Amino acid sequence: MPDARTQEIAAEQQVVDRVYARLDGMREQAAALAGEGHRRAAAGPVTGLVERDAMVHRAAARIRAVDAEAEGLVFGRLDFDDGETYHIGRLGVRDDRREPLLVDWRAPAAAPFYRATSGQPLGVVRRRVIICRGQRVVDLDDDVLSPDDAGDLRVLGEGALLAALRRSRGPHMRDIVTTIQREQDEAIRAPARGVTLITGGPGTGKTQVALHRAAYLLYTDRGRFTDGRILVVGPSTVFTSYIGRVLPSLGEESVHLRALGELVDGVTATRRDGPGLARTKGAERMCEVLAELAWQVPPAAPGRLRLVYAGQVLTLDAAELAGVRRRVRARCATTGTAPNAARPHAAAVLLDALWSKVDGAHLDRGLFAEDVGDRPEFHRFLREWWPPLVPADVLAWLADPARAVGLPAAEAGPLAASYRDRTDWSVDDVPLLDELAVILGEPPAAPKAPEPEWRLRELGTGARRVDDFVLGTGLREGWELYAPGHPTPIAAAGPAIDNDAVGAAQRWAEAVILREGHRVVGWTDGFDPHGEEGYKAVLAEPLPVREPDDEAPALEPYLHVILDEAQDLSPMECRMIARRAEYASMTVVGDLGQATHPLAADSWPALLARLGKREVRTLDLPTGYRVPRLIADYAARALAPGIAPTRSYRPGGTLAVRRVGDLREGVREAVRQAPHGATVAVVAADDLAPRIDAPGAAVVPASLVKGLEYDHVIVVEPAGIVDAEPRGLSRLYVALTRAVAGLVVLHHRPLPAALGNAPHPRG
Ligand SMILES: Nc1ncnc2c1ncn2[C@@H]1O[C@H](COP(=O)(O)OP(=O)(O)OP(=O)(O)O)[C@@H](O)[C@H]1O
Repeated sequence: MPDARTQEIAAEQQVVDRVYARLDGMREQAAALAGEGHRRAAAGPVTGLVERDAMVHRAAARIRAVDAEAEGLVFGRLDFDDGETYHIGRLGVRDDRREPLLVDWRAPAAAPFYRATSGQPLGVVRRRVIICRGQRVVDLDDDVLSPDDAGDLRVLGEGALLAALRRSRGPHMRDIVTTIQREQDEAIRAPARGVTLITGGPGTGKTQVALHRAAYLLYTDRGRFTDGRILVVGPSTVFTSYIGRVLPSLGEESVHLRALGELVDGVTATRRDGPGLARTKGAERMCEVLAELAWQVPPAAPGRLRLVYAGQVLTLDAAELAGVRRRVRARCATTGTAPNAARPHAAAVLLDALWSKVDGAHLDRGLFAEDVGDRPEFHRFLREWWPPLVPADVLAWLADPARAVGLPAAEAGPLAASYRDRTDWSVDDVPLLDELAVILGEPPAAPKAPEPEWRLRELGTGARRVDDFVLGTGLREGWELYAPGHPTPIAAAGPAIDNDAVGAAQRWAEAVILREGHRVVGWTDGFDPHGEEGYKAVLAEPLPVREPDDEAPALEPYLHVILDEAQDLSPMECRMIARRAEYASMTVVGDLGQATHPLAADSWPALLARLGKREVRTLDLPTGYRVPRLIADYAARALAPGIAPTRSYRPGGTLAVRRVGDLREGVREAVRQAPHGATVAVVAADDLAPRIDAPGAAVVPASLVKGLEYDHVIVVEPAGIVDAEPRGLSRLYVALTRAVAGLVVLHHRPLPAALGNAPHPRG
């Protein structure tokens, strides 16, 4: 006779089996219907059809691929006091009678899973976490919520949370959809509009919240946010590749995830400059330096212009050409013309200057301009003297310190040295390249090659036109998959239906249709906002497939920008992001205690002002889930004054502080002693890291460790990390808060005073 627990697991297994069977059925049905739809569409008039469950089918296919070996689609169950029960998963699924089989975790109906407590049960009597390996239920974890409980729950789903925290760490961050905590859920589900600021110490789940929030926003307003209209920015490419699997595992792939060093197309910068250069390159003053630079004489420009006209030799020497250049710039300043659009002005002012050299009242100014202005040698000169400028070339001119106009010599020298013998850009250069792109303006486009005749013929036949599709099904069911139990925007508006409700409904319908690979082209044919179904037939066409030789489409602006590790952004980095967030609402995520950039803002309002935004709502995450208490308490010794240490939930952990004679030997020994199978990182000051050889461990320079985590962390020579930069102690704090299980501090020099002040464990 199986025990009660085994029976419960078996019952949940049946539910899980039903979900997967339904998905398989839907997939087959969708494939068949899609084939039929194409046949019908190809055969004649507007009679194609679109399978309404295709969106679920596609999401499920992706999720199954990602999660084949990990936790499955179904992970929760809520039992309510009125006897109702439902299951919660990574996406919504209905059975063939359209009854909900699985509620999407982002649906309003799923919120009690992350919110209900004994104090505020929200009608829930039991919350169950279902722990699966692939399609197999392996364990259950129940919270029974009783209003009679004197105390409230400290965390939600404690058993499942502890199991998640104990689980071994892979090379990539995993989602936390099964164990999101209440305050994290509030931050994830905060409204999209305005600016949401999410703060919290190391390991409080800020990055996780940021990523789950992106998935949530897509769910709530897919019509607006789909197709890369959400941008998530992280500090480094190591970081973005570490977190890169989380959104796909939540079924979302359309979010743009970029490191700061990747925000400018064509550049992937991974290296950071030292603090002195970072201060120079990050300061807003660079805007003026670059604005001056953009109008300077290109290094390869000819030094003089010589022409013969009417038997006279006309010459403009370097000083005269410089005067011409100044006049062109002044003329452009009045019209707001960028250097790359200024060549016609340059030609006109050059002709003026040449004319002033002509000797002879009998000659005609107009004829002179026509003749000289048309000459190939004049055009050649102009092309070399006023060439199209690209940001990368112009920034490299700063290798000559004399070109950094307005910068003190003490800064211009090191700046110039950083561009000499340069083989790659640093992350700190990227905002400068971006700023220059704005200052220089687009280079004039090369004239487009004429369409070859064969292609014109082909286009003329209409062979490439796609037939219109009519969407044959109502969308109300689609809405319910996303927001089960909640009325459609039209139903919610009732008789008071207005343009807002119609707009919301249309956006929703567009989102559903888009998921099906179609784009709405008109609402006139059967769109009936008052109708029983909300919508009837909607005219839609398949999304165009881009031809390889099509021009790249114009970039759409981002509508929501999520900034992780925002505390560290320099003024120039903020300008780069503000340009991308001009039309966007924002989620700003960070921890002032981890601010290490020499120009980091000293408060959140100051940072938001740099971004040109004002804070709307702040949510603080108080509990740490990464760093065990023992390590967190030790790390807090390096925390900047005035910042409260994080309360850590994670139990266990080991800490050892060792003085060693030979650091490199000490590191090898510490790596050998690390637990078998653990991920191990050795963190050292940037100048020391390249000299450390640690087989079996990742050696990470302190400047790149932000946002990352490892089971076992060996911090080498803390005094070296502290001495390397003005905010070295905060850098050390970041390094000390990366460990999930064990921290070893190795030092040869005396420890920094902050660490040494109190007794600490030796090992
Ligand atoms: N609710 C949760 N359930 C399970 N694990 C969690 C939860 N919240 C956070 N974690 C885990 O805690 C660790 C830290 O999370 P995360 O990296 O998001 O924190 P952070 O606040 O961004 O840290 P830092 O500021 O140091 O970069 C991760 O391993 C994450 O998976």
